[in-house]
Amino acid sequence: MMETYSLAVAGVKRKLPIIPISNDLKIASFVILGDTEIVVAAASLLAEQLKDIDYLVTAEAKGIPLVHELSKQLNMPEYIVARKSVKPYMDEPLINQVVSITTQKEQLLCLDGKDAAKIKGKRIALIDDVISTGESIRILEELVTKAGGITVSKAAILAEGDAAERDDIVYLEKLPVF
Ligand SMILES: O=P(O)(O)OC[C@H]1O[C@H](OP(=O)(O)OP(=O)(O)O)[C@H](O)[C@@H]1O
Ligand SMILES: Nc1ncnc2[nH]cnc12
Repeated sequence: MMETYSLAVAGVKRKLPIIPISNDLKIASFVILGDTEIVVAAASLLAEQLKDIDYLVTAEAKGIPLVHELSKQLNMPEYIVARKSVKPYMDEPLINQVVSITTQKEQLLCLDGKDAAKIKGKRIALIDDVISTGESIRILEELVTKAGGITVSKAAILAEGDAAERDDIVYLEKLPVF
């Protein structure tokens, strides 16, 4: 039978499958895509901790439902998504490389120049579903800084492994690695 980890977050319980990501490391797979209940519940707790923010910024893909729900709950009319590839409809994108804990190959994070212009001089909250090695949020912050935005908060539903020791992030629950 598949090994699972019992997660309780924002009053919601899930059994996360434990999956190997390398020879000596397993993670409890936390996929919020399609999970409206957990996204809405987590967003309402995180929203309380996000004050005086001009723009919410996330990275494709699993951060998107969370940032969408947060923007609704915070009455913010828009949010910004850094994509994992350059799209033909982007103007002068800012591009960085990123290696997250689940990355099997090199990934990019790309911020459309139109979005970069919006966040210049603005107070930014970086949002993700999980912070693990911290690389995704670090690269996202670099993009925001290149665009002239000021990162004032970094928030996630879960802090995985060593990320739970960080004091520069807001999160709701810890997630162990195995
Ligand atoms: O702190 P890190 O080690 O960088 O890990 C956290 C990142 O990893 C996951 O994304 P993933 O790379 O799996 O991409 P996805 O959202 O496109 O599935 C997650 O959504 C975070 O963005
Ligand atoms: N536990 C996890 N599940 C899914 N994606 C992740 N990215 C980083 N940690 C993760």
